[in-house]
Amino acid sequence: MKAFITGIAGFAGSFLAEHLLAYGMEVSGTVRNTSKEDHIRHLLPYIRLHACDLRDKAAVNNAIREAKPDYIFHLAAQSDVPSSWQHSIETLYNNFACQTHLLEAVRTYRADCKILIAGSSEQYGYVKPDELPVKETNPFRPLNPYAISKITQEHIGYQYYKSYGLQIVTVRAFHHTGPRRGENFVTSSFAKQIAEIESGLKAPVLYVGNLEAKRDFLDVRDVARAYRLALECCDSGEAYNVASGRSMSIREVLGILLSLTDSDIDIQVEASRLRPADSAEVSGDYSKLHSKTGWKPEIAIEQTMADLLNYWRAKITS
Ligand SMILES: Nc1nc2c(ncn2[C@@H]2O[C@H](COP(=O)(O)OP(=O)(O)O[C@H]3O[C@H](CO)[C@@H](O)[C@H](O)[C@@H]3O)[C@@H](O)[C@H]2O)c(=O)[nH]1
Repeated sequence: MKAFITGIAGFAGSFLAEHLLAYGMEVSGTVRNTSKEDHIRHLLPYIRLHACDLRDKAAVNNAIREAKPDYIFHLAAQSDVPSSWQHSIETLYNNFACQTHLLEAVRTYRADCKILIAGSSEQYGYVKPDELPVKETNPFRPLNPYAISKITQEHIGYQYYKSYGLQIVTVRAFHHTGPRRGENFVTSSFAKQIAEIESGLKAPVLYVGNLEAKRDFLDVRDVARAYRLALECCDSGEAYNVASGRSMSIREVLGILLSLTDSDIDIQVEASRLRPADSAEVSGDYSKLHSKTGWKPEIAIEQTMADLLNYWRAKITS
């Protein structure tokens, strides 16, 4: 089987590439900038890269023609919520154009391949307490431009499924983290600050935003497995939550990270880390995915946080 990952050098893309290789697939994918391949440097002998900005229609056509994939995992996107407020039009344009170019290329050159679209729990946005854990049937009440772009991506997928019969599955992934996570996201921001404090690079003050928000945390390696199973076993035209079913506050996750260090650290709220709107609590019901694939999360949050902190410790001292 030939798998093709858009955004293969990204956080989730790199773990998905490892997972698919271990599963015996031939793996290729797109990178925008070939000099920024840190996350997949160790995989370079085993994968094929296509230098391709998905906003460039001709480049996407070439990549799909060359790769001839059986499976496509569409992960590349502008995925940062705070930037989506600052750059709302770019976020919508980027996530819309990249996916449309990809689906047009598939329709023209590879109509029988299966495509997974990476959606997000942010699509649910504001969730009422009696709706938790949310099912796929819950209404979308988006709270930021990124969420709107992900809803749009899901709708484009549905439209191509109905209009042209493309085999498209959408996953709505809940908050996932682990080693290689970008430092703009909450757990990585905290873990990096702790590693910097431990090594004396930073005063012992850890800056935070809204600690009361509750999120459904997953390990990226569990998510990679879910993506592969979803594409192999799930129904086209349908969307599936990838979630743990439980929520935990950001304060609790910070507590886990702090329990892993001997440093004495002060916590300070930094106004720039607060958002115009933030879902108070989100957790997802993953029974629809489980019934099709048998998937359930396996890696405990304590393990994920230990691996993430060790990742930053190694990166800072290297
Ligand atoms: N980034 C950040 N977030 C903080 C901080 N302190 C508290 N938070 C809170 O931590 C939560 C998670 O923020 P992020 O890690 O930035 O991620 P996100 O906005 O939930 O989005 C991520 O998860 C989505 C799926 O749930 C993804 O779709 C999205 O692309 C991204 O990976 C939010 O409620 C945010 O307000 C901080 O210092 N930094």
